[in-house]
Order: sequence, then C-alpha cells, then structure tokens
Amino acid sequence: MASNARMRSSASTPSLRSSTPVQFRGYRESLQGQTYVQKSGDNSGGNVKVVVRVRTLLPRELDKEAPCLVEMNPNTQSTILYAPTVTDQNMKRKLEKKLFTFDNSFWSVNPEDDHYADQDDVYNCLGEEFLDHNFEGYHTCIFAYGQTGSGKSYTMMGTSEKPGLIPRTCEDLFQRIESNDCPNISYTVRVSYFEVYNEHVRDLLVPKKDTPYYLKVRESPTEGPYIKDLTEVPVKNLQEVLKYMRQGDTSRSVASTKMNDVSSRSHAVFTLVLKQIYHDMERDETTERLARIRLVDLAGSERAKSTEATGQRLREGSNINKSLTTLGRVIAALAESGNNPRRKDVVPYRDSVLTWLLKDSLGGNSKTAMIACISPTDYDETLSTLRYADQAKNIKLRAIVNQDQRSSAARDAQIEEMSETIRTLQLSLSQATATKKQTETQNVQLEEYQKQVDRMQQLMEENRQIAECKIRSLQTQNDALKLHLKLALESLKNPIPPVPDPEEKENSMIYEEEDEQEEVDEELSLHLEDLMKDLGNFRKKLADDSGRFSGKIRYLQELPVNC
Ligand SMILES: Nc1ncnc2c1ncn2[C@@H]1O[C@H](COP(=O)(O)OP(=O)(O)OP(=O)(O)O)[C@@H](O)[C@H]1O
Repeated sequence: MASNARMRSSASTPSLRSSTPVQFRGYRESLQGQTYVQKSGDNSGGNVKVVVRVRTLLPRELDKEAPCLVEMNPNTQSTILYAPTVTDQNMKRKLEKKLFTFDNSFWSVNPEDDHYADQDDVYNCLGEEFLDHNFEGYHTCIFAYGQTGSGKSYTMMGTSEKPGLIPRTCEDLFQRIESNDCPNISYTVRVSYFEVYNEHVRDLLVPKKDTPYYLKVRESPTEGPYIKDLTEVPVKNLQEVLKYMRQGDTSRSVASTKMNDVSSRSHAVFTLVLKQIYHDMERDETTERLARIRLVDLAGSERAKSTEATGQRLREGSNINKSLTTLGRVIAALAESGNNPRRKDVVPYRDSVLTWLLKDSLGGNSKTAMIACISPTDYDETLSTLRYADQAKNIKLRAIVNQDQRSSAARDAQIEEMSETIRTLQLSLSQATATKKQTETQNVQLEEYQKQVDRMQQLMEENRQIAECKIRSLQTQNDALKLHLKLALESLKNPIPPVPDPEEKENSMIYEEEDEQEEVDEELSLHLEDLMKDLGNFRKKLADDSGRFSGKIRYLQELPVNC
C-alpha cells in the first residue's frame, strides 16, 4: 500500500505556488477560533534570522583555565567579544573588543546565571516560531554554523536528556497534528535524512555498506536542485520519526579529533515535509499546503594547526572548509544584493554540493534562520563566526505560502491524466525491453515512469485521506442529525404542556391550547420530514464517496510499484 511504501523524492511535484486568497482553518487558526486568509501575492520573506549561542566551557578549557571572552546582554541581544589579555608575542595585529547585535543571543555558559538559555529556551524562541510558519505553508530552514566543537550538534540534535531542536520540532509537530480536532483537515508527514561527506551525498536512511554508495544531485527548472533517489519515508507519529532520526544519526560520519571527541565530519540535513489538506464539504474542494522543514547541522570549520589532523581527517577537514568557504561566498553575494538590490552578482551556489542543495533555503522560497555557535574561549574562530553571522543578517528571502486549491473533479482528472501517462510510458518501455535496446532515451523514460508512479501513489494516498475526511465529517453530521431526530421524536411523544395564563377565561384557554398543540405537532412533523430527507441524502453521499474511492484505491493497489 502506498502509505507504507518508501517514496523517492521527485522534483516534479505539482507546483503549489498559488496566489488565490483562500480560507483555510489550520491548527493554529482553529485553536484561536480565527479564519486564516492568505494575502494575495504574499511574499513577505523578510531577512535571514540570525541568532548566536555560546556554549559552556569544556573540561579541556577549564583545565587550561582559559578565560571566557564572551559576554551577552539579554536586554539588547548583543554579544561582546573581548580580546584575550594574554596574546601571542609574535602576533603583529592588535586584537580588539567587538560588539555584534543579533535577533537573539543565547547565553549557555553558566546554568546559575539568570539569562542562561537551555535547550527549551532555544526551541521556544526559534523552533516554535518556525513551526508556526510551516503550518502557515512556508518552507523553512534552520542551520547551525560554527567552528568544530562549538555546540552545533548539541543545539540541533542534543542528547537523550536534553534533546535539541530536531527532536523537539518533531515532537511539537505531531502534538499539533494530534490535537487538531477539525475533521476536515488531514496531514501527511515525510522524512528524509542525508549527509554531504567529502562533497558526496549519502542517504542516511539506507544502512551503511562496505562500498560507499553516493547519490546524484540534479536540478529541476521548477523545483530547483534535488537528490535523485533519496529515500523519503511517510511517518505517522513521533515514535516513527524518532526511529528514523536515530537510524540516520548512527549512520553519520563522525570521528574523534583533538578539538571534539565526537566530531561531525559531514554536513547533515534532516528534512520533514508537511502536507496539510483541507477539504471544504460545501464546495467539494480541497486546499493543500506544503511546507518543507529543513534542519541542518553543518560540519565545523577547523584549522589543521588546532586539530593536528593528518591523513583522512585532514582530507575531510579541507573538504569541510572548502564547502564552508563556498557557503561564506554565497552568503556574501546574497547579502550584497540584499543591501543593494540593483547589484546582480552571480551567486556561486554550484561551487559546492552543500550550497547547491541549500540554494532555495539560502536565497529563495524559504524562511531561514542561522544559529551561530561559538566557543567562549577562542577569539579568532569566534570572531570569524560572528562576522559570518553578521553578514547573513542582510540576506533577503522570498518566502511564499505554498498553497493550492483544487476541486474534487480536478483531482480526479489529474489522476486520470497520470494513469494515461503511466500507461504510455509502460508501453514504450515494454517495447524497448522486447527489442533489447538500452538507449539513453529509455533510461530517461524509465526514470520518468518511476517518478510518475511515485507521484500517482502519493496522490492516491492523499485522495484516500480526503475520502476519510469526508466520511468523518459526514459521520459527525449524521450523528448530530440522529440526536436531533431523537429529541424531535421524544417531544412528539411527550409534548410539553403549555403554561396556563391566569388572566384568560377558562373556555378560550381550552380552545387555544388545542390550537397551539396542533401547530406544534404540524411543525414537528414537517421538521421530522426534512430531517429524514437530509439523513437519506447524507447516507447516499456517504455510500457514493466510499464506492468511488474504494474503486480508486483498488486501482492503486494493482499498480506496479517498481518496474
Ligand atoms: N550548550 C551546551 N551545554 C553543555 N554542553 C555543550 C553545549 N554545547 C556543546 N556542548 C558540549 O560541547 C561538546 C562539543 O559540542 P558539539 O559536538 O555539539 O560540537 P559541534 O559544533 O557539533 O562540533 P563538530 O563540528 O566537531 O561536530 C560536546 O561535548 C557537547 O556536549
């Protein structure tokens, strides 16, 4: 069945960039009892949100009695970096005190301090807001940047006792989905997890093999860069998504270095795709919102001198630095055009796999945040991270609500059209197999066929969910009608005696009572007739819908999943 099948990512997902104003009661909106109305042409992307987090001193720093060079002001959200008092005698330049201001400055040095920020605070200040954007239909990306050992993995993934942004986002996501009580909304969540290691892409949801298996990066004109054949799994609850998160985590390339016992040697990208489908019963129309939630734990920048790396670690380090340098150039070019919109610098996305894959998140359709992680004791590295972060503040984004509205008839027509395409592709592929000719065109056709089948399966799964929504909604109305009917019948059987009016004469009272009773009886039987008619109609609609969708689902089950 499609819902259990592992789906491959496809770049040709139908475009959901609609500017039609529609009403959509999402989780938040229904909680607040408000109706969300999309602003026509809403593209208020804003700038990249930049926060900085300074970690606690580590045992090796405490042993050396290294001084804390960072100070943060919780009122102004500023970060001050002090020059070390003891400096290298050979150093020519003079080190200075520097001040930066960010959207948030998280102080995680000493838990005793009033302004200490723990994992909860980071999630509440950033993760929660970004998840709100996802429910509104925006793509988001949060990435952690900083030197090796500065707390990126701690912030993004955390530990089992102190979970970070990724597990907290998953938990909040499913809590919101489960607490939604609007029967007309259905949700699907898909997860993928990959790493960029030595400029190669590795699927973290596929068990590690002896011979490394790398995936290719492609670019689609409509959807931008994507990874061909990346595993994307549907997940139904928090337990399932955490299982995949842990599975991916254990496959990550990590190693012990002088600067960090468990150092990430790759950039890891954890992605959740949230699709919300709202079904309007009256118009028999669906509104879909799609949001991609990208959570990135970058590998740390490192100096060969400090890490004392050799061999494989040194090669990894230089690849990490290469992609981070490219990321720096991409940020600089985007920040430049953010400051001066008339400048159209070429942004070197393609110079590294990481920046190519993050193209949309860095300068396109996404709301993006950067968490700059810093060490409290290293002046040079911390200054370089803070400068990087300061520049990122100027990047302007073009995030839009990814929303699409379609009637049931249009959805059905799309399924028919796709079935036709699949049939044609199937036919031409079987002819190719018969002639035993393997050409480049056939390979492309085969890929296209696989993509179409995957999309068809997704669409059918969504239709099944819409059908369930409709049935749930009709069932609720049916129950309400039944209750109404029961009350109406009871009041017919046991009419409430009218209250006697002491001012009226006894005779006229008797006649009026009889008249009123007749009127009430007549009104109730008319109402009863209407209710019976409505009930009949609902039953018929329910049966029609069940029949229509069970036929389509049978068709889907018969489809070949892999050719
Ligand atoms: N806010 C914090 N509170 C307590 N401990 C922290 C904090 N941040 C980081 N640490 C600890 O610091 C060490 C290094 O952190 P982490 O592994 O997250 O660094 P990193 O930036 O991901 O490094 P790399 O780039 O080498 O992977 C770990 O032992 C981690 O537990």
